[in-house]
Amino acid sequence: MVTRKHEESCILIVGLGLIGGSLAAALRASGYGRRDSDDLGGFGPAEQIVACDPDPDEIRRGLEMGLIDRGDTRLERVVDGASLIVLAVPVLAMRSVMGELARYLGDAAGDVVITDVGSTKAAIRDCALEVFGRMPANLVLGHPIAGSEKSGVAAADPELYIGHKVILTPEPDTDPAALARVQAMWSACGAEVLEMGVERHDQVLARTSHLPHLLAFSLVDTLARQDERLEIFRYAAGGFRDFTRIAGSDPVMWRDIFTANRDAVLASLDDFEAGVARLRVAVERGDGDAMLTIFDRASHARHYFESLLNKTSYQAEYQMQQQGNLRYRMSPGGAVVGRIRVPGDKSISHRSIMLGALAEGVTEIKGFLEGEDSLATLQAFREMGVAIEGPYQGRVTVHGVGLHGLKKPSGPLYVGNAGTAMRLFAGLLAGQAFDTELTGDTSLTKRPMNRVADPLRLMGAEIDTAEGGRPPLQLHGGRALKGISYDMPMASAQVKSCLLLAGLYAEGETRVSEPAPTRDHTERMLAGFGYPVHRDGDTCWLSGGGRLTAAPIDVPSDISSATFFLVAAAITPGSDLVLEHVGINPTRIGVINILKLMGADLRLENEREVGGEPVADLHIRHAPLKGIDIPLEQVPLAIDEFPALFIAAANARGITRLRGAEELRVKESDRLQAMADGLAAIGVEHTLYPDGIDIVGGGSAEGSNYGGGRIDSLEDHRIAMSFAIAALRASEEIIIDDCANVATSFPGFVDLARKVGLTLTEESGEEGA
Ligand SMILES: O=C(O)C1=C[C@@H](OP(=O)(O)O)[C@@H](O)[C@H](O)C1
Ligand SMILES: C=C(OP(=O)(O)O)C(=O)O
Repeated sequence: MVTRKHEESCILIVGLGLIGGSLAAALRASGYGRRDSDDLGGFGPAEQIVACDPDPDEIRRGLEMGLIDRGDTRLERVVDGASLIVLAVPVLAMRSVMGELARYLGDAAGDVVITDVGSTKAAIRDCALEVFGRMPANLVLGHPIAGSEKSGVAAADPELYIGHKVILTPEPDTDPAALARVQAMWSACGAEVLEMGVERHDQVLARTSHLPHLLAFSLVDTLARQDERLEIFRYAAGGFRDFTRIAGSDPVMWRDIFTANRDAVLASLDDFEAGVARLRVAVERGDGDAMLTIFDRASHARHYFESLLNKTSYQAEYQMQQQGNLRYRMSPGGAVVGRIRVPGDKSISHRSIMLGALAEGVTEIKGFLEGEDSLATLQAFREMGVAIEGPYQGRVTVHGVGLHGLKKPSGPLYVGNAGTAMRLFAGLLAGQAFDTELTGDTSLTKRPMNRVADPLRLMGAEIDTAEGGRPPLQLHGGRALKGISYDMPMASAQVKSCLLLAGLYAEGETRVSEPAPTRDHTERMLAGFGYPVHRDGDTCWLSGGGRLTAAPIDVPSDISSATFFLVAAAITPGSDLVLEHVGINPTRIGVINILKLMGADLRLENEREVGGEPVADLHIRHAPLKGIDIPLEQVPLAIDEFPALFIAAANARGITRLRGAEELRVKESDRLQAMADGLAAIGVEHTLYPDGIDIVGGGSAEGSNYGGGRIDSLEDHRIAMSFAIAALRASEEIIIDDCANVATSFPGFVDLARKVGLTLTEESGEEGA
């Protein structure tokens, strides 16, 4: 049940149809005015829900259903004593109802709060202006985005608003107390309450609700006319049913909506007709490529939309829907033998789409990581009007629009779990002509963004963050950026890349100095796209105003993903594994250096360069590991690899000490804490420090080095995969909760793990230890 937070003494609902009736039902369900509600604080009859409807049958039904305490067909008989009046009448009836209200309320009008539920707002505001001569401060226009093709109070549903959005469109003169009371009423019904301007509301609704209804009505009508006996509907299956369900909606209500929101509907219909015309040409000409581009974009957009609706990350949505808490159950022991190729590098994949989109010409990408993080980046560019084909088995074609060719997205850009996407986008979007909003999932919403917002502001960008510099980020477009010289307080490739991307749009030079070397994929790829980037010691810089020219990109396998298998082989007796085509960019090979210092038998074979990035096959066999003090300069070069390296340390002889790694605390989880908790769960001795950890290795070359246990991955992909490989040397099962986010960076992890010899089952649901 939803908690009540409002204190209305009497809520009058004018218009007891589906929407008004469901509001009454939802209020009742929250305990409002229920006669049996002593246990809910004894509200009882002192609170009332009253209704007015021209149809006496609806009033009778409302009373019978226990939704209302009183009702009448005449407003004048029920208006007295109402503290909040909800106008739930058809849009075109609004003027006369408001007129009656103005007459009956008289001087009392000021104490009463009035709101409505109409699907269009400008027309209703016009009615109010006409009737009251101004927008009364106590009138708060609103629109619950919920409904059903059913109508009438009989269809009232107490859950209709739960989890749905209610948009309120307050005016500058709206009384904040009235606004708060309307908000409180909807919150009590379980709705998520948002605010928006009237015009924006009408445009958005024209596209997302009115146009689809118009199309559904029109399609069904067209088919029905062609087939007078409606014979055709006997053969209509799922597609028809899904597309046309809403054509069963209330005709009068929809006539009113199209009349009231005429201009916005016509504008959205124009866009739609242009889109259909394009598709028609493609079909006419048998242009398969054009059809694919359109369908592909639409299919991805639909998929992405689903993830927004479900508030899940881009791909995990399917897994979550089907599986709930995805859990890995790892059997102890196993082997690590074979030859595998892990998916493409995440950092390079993000950048390949970004620079491909901003380039002039067509960029062909091979080896693109089809993980949620990089797919979120890809989708964001589609939302900004960039045509992108694929991915098909790692192949993506980006039709670049040039540095100034992006279009304003129609809503916030959602980048899921991806810190890299949000921070790089912040730089790239700060210099655009349009405003944007960047949002992410729960994990990303906790991560610090002032590290990019502060220097971008120095460049002249205007950025708002949520409290404490957290997402969402609002980027105000149309600001002239100027180059700066920036000494980064932390070694972060994301901050560096963000500033270089902003620098493309800035006047003069943008220089970034780093306290320690960090991954340089942005610099390399910019150079590969013909954009001069300079470096001297710890400083790199570029000048704004140039252009990017499309170039092919071959994404190597991700060394961060390879790391789980490197460590798996390093700790498991008898292992012999080759990881093919792994990126060995010098700014990424901390893990190789550290494992070698620990005594790993690791060789680089077949070293070569592919599209500006060095790659090699990594050949690793088991060898006893020893604890080491991790050299400070290796820390930024292995920053994402530490969770897995901690598992290597847990199997080494002696103590491994890490310091200078406070950045681990601001990743997808606080990785120092998450790993320490997990190590504790399986019985590995360790001491946690603000910027690092000491891990006491088990040290035995054979058998187990620790026990089993249950691990909370905190939905952090790298924590989940690290404890998965830990099972190779555990004495008992390791169960890892919340593993769906492994798909952010390493789709196919489970199959590869099984292929080389780990034993794991995937489970779902809430229980199961
Ligand atoms: O630039 C990049 O692609 C990344 C930089 C690193 O983050 P920081 O810049 O925050 O160190 C790393 O942890 C992240 O996975 C990817
Ligand atoms: C930190 C990571 O990624 P991001 O910052 O892009 O979320 C990671 O993949 O380990």
